[in-house]
Amino acid sequence: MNVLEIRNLHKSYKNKIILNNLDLSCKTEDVIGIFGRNGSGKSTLLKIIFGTVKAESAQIKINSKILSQKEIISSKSIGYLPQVTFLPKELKVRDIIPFFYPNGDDQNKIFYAPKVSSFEKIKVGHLSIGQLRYLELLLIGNLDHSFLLLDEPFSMIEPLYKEVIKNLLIELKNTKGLIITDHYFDDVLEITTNNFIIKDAEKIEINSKKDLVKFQYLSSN
Ligand SMILES: Nc1ncnc2c1ncn2[C@@H]1O[C@H](COP(=O)(O)OP(=O)(O)OP(=O)(O)O)[C@@H](O)[C@H]1O
Repeated sequence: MNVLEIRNLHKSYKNKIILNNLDLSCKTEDVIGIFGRNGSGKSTLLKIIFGTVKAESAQIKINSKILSQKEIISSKSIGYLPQVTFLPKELKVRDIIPFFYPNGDDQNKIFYAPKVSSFEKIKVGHLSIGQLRYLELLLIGNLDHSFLLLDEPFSMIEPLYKEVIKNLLIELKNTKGLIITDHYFDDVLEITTNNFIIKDAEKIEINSKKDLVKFQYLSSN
């Protein structure tokens, strides 16, 4: 089992505190949901953990070893699905897979994953939003990371692919710890083991949809 521990993560932009001395832990088989209104700091939190945004302070440990932000990236322990798409539009799906997986057996895992045969001959630019997000998640999620950070895996996705993505995340959870942020709260709550909301730069544990109302993320109607 692998354990990721974040302590005293503090981040502000100009004079505004975005994340105030926040602590967070994630271990293999955890699926942690992070909620919060637009601009509350969810993406910033994931980028700091991944190592691409600098915090004023943050102690990040993997399996009890403290890692600097540079070391996090070079350790290849953490995978990250960014909010914006990153695959080249002009390439066909089947030509992209070998870039991520040079080894034939690893490639087969992607080629034989559910639904991939239905779009492997298509150019990335012609995929539906659901197909594209699923492909991105397959490519990033099957790499050898201990933890996976997912920024909006469900946003704008058609119901069919939401289910395919959920099944993939449930499978990935067997070997990784996952941290997910998305406004599609019903989908997130279906698969998470622990949930938090970021409100006024603080992290608050929540246990149900009712708590999302209590902390003014959802209206009571
Ligand atoms: N590079 C930056 N420079 C200045 N302010 C920034 C920068 N990046 C983010 N912010 C601000 O930090 C706050 C948190 O942004 P972040 O993108 O983390 O929010 P979020 O919770 O992911 O929002 P959303 O739900 O809209 O994706 C916002 O007020 C945003 O404007």
